[in-house]
Amino acid sequence: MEDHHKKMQSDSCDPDRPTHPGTFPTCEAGKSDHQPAERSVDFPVSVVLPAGGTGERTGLQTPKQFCLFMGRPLISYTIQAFERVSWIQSIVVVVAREHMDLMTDIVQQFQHTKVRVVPGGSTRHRSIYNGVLALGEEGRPVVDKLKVVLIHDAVRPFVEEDFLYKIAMAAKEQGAAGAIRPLVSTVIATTSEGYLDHSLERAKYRASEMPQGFTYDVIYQAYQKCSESDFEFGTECLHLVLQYCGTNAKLIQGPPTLWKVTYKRDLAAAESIIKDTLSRSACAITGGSAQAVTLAGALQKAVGALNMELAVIPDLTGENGRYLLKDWNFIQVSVNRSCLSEVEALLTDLEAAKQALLHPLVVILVLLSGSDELSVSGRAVEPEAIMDLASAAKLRNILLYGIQLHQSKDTQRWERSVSRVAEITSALIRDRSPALVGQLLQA
Ligand SMILES: Nc1ccn([C@@H]2O[C@H](COP(=O)(O)OP(=O)(O)OP(=O)(O)O)[C@@H](O)[C@H]2O)c(=O)n1
Ligand SMILES: O=P(O)(O)OC[C@@H](O)[C@@H](O)[C@@H](O)CO
Repeated sequence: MEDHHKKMQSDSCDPDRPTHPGTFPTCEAGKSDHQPAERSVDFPVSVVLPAGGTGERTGLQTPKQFCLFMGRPLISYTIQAFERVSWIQSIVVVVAREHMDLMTDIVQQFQHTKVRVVPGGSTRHRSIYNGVLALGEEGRPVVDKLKVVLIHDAVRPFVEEDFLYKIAMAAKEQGAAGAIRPLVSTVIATTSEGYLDHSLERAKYRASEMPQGFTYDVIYQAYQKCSESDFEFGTECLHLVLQYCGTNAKLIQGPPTLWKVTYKRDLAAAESIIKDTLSRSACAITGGSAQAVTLAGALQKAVGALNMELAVIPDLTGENGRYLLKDWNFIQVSVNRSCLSEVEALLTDLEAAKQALLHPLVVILVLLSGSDELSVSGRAVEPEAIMDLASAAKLRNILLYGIQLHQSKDTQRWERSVSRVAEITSALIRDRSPALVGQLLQA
């Protein structure tokens, strides 16, 4: 794990390298496999994402919200998780003054919508309050009784629409709502000498997580009335609205994915989840040829055993065009053809769909050549041609790999080849190794 961290730290959180976003891809962290039913919310919902901290507990120079995962800052995943929710109108991201330019660049580079960037404060409560005030400046009356404000730590990227909806609806009903999770460790009180004073009955307590939701007037009034000590030392918005507005928050148990990136180990956990989200499914394009369909069917079964879903389609026309907007990994199955025109057409489609702007796409050309012949259709497959195409694709954030296998009448040999193609495909999609881009691997 440590090595991984060192690598990630040098790659993504290098203390000496500002994390100004380059032409990095993005992806929807916490993207759920199932698409929740479209929800209708008949009141305005806005979001405040406090991101003004320094992330000291990670031990890194770069604040954790700006650490890169698959080429994209953590905060961009969180923003994406909110902006894809249709009933959320606006998102205020609160960052330290010195990070305002960086944050603005991130919003532009990753084409975020609904987002406004405002300066934070010296503590989390001061940052959140700045965000709440910014919402009040959105041309609506400052105390907008109908508006619900969701407050969510920017370093909790894995939040799903279903749960946001529950919190928003409860906040509208009760004035305040918050996410809770069971405690993992027992809470104890210590004496001033560092000994056990007493322990709390764990079953009676819960961990307060995010998101939290409030009607605008409740959270606004609570911050208007709270003390300097609250601003300086407080960590709980639910406490403020109870103490200063008499509003008792509705508590809703959330999924385990609500955890907050706090320590260095959390960065590795977040990266692993993001990589897993990107690698769960692929789409095999057969061109309709019987041999390609047979191979794709065998591949579908083999990768299924490796926990990957494989859709098999003849092409990307008509209804199948939706795969261009839904998937991140593509397998082009070509039979006995050395030309790369099918791959070039796929790359053009992917570029037009602009998916590669959002995150790195993987395209694997699976070349099925005739039995026992080294070349296809009389000509050797030119590895250089694949490498050239892959170099051009890389500039568009598409990672192109090649796998060649030979038709065999020997069933066992054929099954071994298909199994190897499945393993190589799964590894290429999971690892996205830059070193193998453009290579024609033999299965
Ligand atoms: N002055 C601050 C401090 C924290 N936060 C934000 O509040 C969230 C939760 O806080 P925490 O996990 O404590 O972040 P840091 O304060 O950055 O972490 P540390 O305490 O390790 O420095 C984070 O998104 C953080 O950026 C903020 O907006 N303004
Ligand atoms: O205390 P930290 O600044 O690390 O994190 C903030 C958390 O306290 C907060 O997100 C939840 O407990 C809900 O209030």
